[in-house]
Amino acid sequence: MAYIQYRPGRDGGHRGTLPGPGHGRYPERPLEPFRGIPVAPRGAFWCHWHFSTTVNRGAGQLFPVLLAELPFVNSSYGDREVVVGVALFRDGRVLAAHRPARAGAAGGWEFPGGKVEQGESDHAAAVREIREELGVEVEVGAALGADQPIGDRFVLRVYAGRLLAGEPKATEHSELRWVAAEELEQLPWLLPDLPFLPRVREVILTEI
Ligand SMILES: Nc1nc2c([nH]c(=O)n2[C@H]2C[C@H](O)[C@@H](COP(=O)(O)OP(=O)(O)OP(=O)(O)O)O2)c(=O)[nH]1
Repeated sequence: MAYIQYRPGRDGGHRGTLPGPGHGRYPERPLEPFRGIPVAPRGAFWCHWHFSTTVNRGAGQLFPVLLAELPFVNSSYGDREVVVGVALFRDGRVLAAHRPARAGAAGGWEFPGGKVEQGESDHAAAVREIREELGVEVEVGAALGADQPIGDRFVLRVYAGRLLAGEPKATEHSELRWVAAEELEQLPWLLPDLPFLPRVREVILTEI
């Protein structure tokens, strides 16, 4: 049985996702049926196969994973602030950035990005943060999985992206590394990033 989860997107479009095994569970919020396809029962598994009923604006040049311009994001952490990370793909690799340990915060590998400001869209925040942190222009596409909690105030949302202009330089990170699929899971990532790695690996292997 195929289920679809469907609700209005932040930009006025509508987002949906079809379920698949092993990626998460539907949140505890009311869901609406979409074009006759039944709504998933609460607790049903979902996967991150995205589609968008809105017209892609500017994302049409991207590889298939990025075609959903502002995808539905499955989150049961609606009251939390969002940190966006961008998985930048190039030539069969993804860009990982090393966050140095600071007082009270562990260091580790992460996807460059940062906090979404009030009134800002995820995509705008992602583009701004990448410009600030890496000095490059990027195109941002689909989310690569469900939101992951960071402590008790934030969630991490990771989007696929690709470089449009410039070569990334570390201004806030201690190191940048273009990582191949086989190296991906060997790096000591920040814990909230780990659930995104299987999808990142899949994109590297199948969609670039
Ligand atoms: N950017 C980013 N942050 C992550 C990832 N994984 C993860 O746990 N985090 C955590 C680390 C930080 O506690 C928090 C992001 O904060 P940040 O310091 O990058 O945000 P920001 O650039 O807006 O910084 P600030 O102005 O608030 O200091 O999210 C990730 O993949 N990317």
